[in-house]
Amino acid sequence: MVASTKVLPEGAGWAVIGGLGFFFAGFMIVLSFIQQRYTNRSIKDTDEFASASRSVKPGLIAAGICSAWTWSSTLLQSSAVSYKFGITGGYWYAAGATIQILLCSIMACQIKLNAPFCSTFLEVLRVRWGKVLHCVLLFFSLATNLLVSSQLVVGGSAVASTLTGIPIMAAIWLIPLGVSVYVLVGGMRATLLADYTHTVGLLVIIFYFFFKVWVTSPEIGSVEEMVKLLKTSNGIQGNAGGSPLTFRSLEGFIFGLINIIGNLGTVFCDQSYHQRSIASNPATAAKAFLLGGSAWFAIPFLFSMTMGLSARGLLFSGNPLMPALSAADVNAGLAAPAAGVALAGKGGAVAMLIILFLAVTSASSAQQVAVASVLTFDVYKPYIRPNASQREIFIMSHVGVLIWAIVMAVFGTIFYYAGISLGWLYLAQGIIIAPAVMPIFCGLVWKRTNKMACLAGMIVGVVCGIVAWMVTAATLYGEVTVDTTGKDYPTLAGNMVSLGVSSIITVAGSLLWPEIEDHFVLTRSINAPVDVVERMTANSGRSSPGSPSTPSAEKSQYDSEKMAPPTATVPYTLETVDYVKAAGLDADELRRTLRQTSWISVAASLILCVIIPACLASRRIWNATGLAAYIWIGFIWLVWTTFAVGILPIWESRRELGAILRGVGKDLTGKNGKVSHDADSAKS
Ligand SMILES: NC(N)=O
Repeated sequence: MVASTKVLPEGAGWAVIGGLGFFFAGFMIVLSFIQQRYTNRSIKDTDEFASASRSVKPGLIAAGICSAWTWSSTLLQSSAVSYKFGITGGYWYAAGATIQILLCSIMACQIKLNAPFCSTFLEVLRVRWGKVLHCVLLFFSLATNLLVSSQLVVGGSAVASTLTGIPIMAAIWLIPLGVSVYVLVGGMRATLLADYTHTVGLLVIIFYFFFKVWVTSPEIGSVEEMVKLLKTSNGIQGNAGGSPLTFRSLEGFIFGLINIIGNLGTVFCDQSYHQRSIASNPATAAKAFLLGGSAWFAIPFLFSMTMGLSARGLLFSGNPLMPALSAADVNAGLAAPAAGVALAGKGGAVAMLIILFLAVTSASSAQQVAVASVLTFDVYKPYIRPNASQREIFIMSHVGVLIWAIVMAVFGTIFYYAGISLGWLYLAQGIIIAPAVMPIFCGLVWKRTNKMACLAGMIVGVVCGIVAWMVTAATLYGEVTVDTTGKDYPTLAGNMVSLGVSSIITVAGSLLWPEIEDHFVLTRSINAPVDVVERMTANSGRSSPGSPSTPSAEKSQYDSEKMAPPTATVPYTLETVDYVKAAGLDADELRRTLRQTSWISVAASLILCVIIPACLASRRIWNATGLAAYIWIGFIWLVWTTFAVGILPIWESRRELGAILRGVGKDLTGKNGKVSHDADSAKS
């Protein structure tokens, strides 16, 4: 990008990337001290470090989902597609990446029902299907984390370096290592609290840019002026009339399809989101995902409409304040920062730098905690030290954070030198990871899923997807290069084939050769506390329908099923459903929630991805009134986001906050405000 975008001194880059990193590390230390002293959750406990003791309320989980799901791409790539395709780009980005979070609520219910004590989703599938499938799924899961983490580092460092001139290598290494410091200090709960503060900061900056662009800026300042500027930029290939003010956009629609497929992979295969369902209070896990998904939509939607359209309008109308943008700059995600600088000078650059830093660090922390859990519970414990002590597990979960921080920096460096941009990674990710989507979803929610169909689906899917990607690039453009493989049709072909082939094999194979045993009976005991396992084992011979320890509805369902003989160490009996009760859950209630959640998430997905786009395309080219309605609905949605992930978490934690304040008050007045962890655990 032209030098005119480097409006901040290099010191500002070091201050934000180094300084804010240390600030958040200090903030974590304070939070962890408060948690240890004034609450009954000890940060020295592994379950607390990895899963926040499975007790977090829906507002805070929703804030955590929003911040884990807000990557550098969420701000940069969404603005780039609004810049390229007009009003349709940001909508497809937002809608095409919201539905996965809504659908995740189904898996959240099922995980609580079928493996209430698990630490990772992969653990459930290992117990269900054994080592071979587990290792293949582990590959897809870590590949997802690698692709997402690399995007965070590549996008964040490109913007920091462009705006401040900080050496890009310094940004690539400092971002993940700085985050690892605060994750190591705080663990999952403190990470969720930092996520909350990051999300609030992010929302404040989106509101700032919204009012700047649509209300106060002398360069734009109103919807009418934006429409006037955008009319100078007609000529988009595949759009009705070449206009950016239309929903009839072929390339926008192609991007929408690629976006839906890629993001199915990045949610379903990434432990970060399953980790939030595991960390959540069992009764409200599904609600947290519905809340988080609905809240997240407005973030890329409104930000990209504001920054992407501004960049296009200002550039094509020849505004002298707007830095020039090459196609490579747009692919690197630099349309939004350029618009920020044009509209608000140094203030805009600082706001862009901070919003990017908040997005990148909170999503990176989610990646590091998630991978640390996978390395601990899916590599170290099953394959390296099966008899590891609690202390060894605790140490490994911390070492895992550091390992992933280094991997992030190494791959950030590799992608930088290979010339691979944020846009390329975003479009290509689904080709590699989408084959695992259907096997993971079915494996977690459908007891008839056939293991061999999943294995075949994943392997055949990824091979066919890569072949389709390469062959399309070679056929259409005559060569296979980074440039041709990043174009629309090759990435579309690869994504569709990867997901389609694997889904067909998984579903058809499972319908033709359905699993007979209900393996969820085995997964319910994963990581169950020793006393619960002993009680269940002692009860294993007792299977009378009137047993007081088993809910009647559970019994009738299990009575009606033909059960195979035991196949694993946990007895295959009616009483295994008691694990669900032992985790403090009511299985009947959870099934009711599951039914409601499934309906809501499927209906919302259809509305977002079919009905609304069809309605929006009914008018060929929009006028200022249509754009005004679109933008202000987005604004109202962002107000809802602020309520759901900004105000609700404070409201639902008011008692805990009160208790903390009372403890601090006691300490300040010379009494002892410390909570005894022993006493509390004994009580519970
Ligand atoms: N999380 C995404 N896809 O922005």
